[in-house]
Amino acid sequence: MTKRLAIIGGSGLYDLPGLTDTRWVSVDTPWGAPSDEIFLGRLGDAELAFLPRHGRGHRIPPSEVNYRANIAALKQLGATDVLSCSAVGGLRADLPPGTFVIVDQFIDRTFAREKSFFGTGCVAHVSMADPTCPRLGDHVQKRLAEQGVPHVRGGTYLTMEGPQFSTRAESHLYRSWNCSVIGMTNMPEAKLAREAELCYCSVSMVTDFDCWHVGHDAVTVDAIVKVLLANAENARQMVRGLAEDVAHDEHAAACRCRHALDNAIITAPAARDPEVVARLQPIAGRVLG
Ligand SMILES: CSC[C@H]1O[C@H](OP(=O)(O)O)[C@H](O)[C@@H]1O
Ligand SMILES: Nc1ncnc2[nH]cnc12
Repeated sequence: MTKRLAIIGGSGLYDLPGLTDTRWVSVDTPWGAPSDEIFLGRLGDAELAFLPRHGRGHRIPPSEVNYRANIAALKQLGATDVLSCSAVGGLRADLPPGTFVIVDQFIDRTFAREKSFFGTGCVAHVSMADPTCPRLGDHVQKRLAEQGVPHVRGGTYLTMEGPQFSTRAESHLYRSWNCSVIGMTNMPEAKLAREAELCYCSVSMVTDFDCWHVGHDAVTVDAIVKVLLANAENARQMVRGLAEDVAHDEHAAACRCRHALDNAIITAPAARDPEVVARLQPIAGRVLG
């Protein structure tokens, strides 16, 4: 199977220069339009797809990103692996701005977003016990180490609804829950990637200390953007190596992420709504037939 690495670029990461055979393609999905056109290209023999999560120019706030359309569009374009890049606030003293966290857990505090491709007419429950792909995480970790980017393997990403940053009481609460970083976008993105049987890895790039930290008592976009630019350059460089790794990874086909739907659909075949089943083809065609 051809392997295609998809990159979801967060705040500050709106393009991916240095590819060949490039084009922006418009993709429609049964869940509507993704955040923007998708940038396709190659690096050596590796195929890449890049989608700016908030659209070029950062037009779309976190609550209005069409996460279902974004994941469906990447899947429809043949993506097998998704690297999600995000700006986050650090909730621990040992995660200062500039640190990259390869997160492996999430707490979902969002409440105003569509969170599943499935629903009435075809119900599914996938496991989210291990929401990220350890194989993809290994590749990312290796590349960050080679680049000398300060990074941490493992951590919990608290997803808040936003768009306002957290209150100080909330920030302390999330610290008491042992969360590592805070952001507004990785949920439901990670849940939907799992439903779509995509390998998903989130690289969370710390831009600030959120408001719990003495001496950094107010988060501002201005301060975040300054750190974002350096983080984004490190991310771009990491992606270039990662694309090669993904293209040549012989263990990918055996990854558990790619079988997330094996025992997930509970609606009896005779009770399934044919229209819903037809709409689900790009996501669940492998198991729905
Ligand atoms: C620019 S600061 C707040 C903004 O940045 C993060 O977005 P992303 O995860 O797409 O990098 C955060 O979640 C907020 O949406
Ligand atoms: N402190 C913070 N809270 C939520 N999202 C963020 N993105 C970057 N910094 C953040």
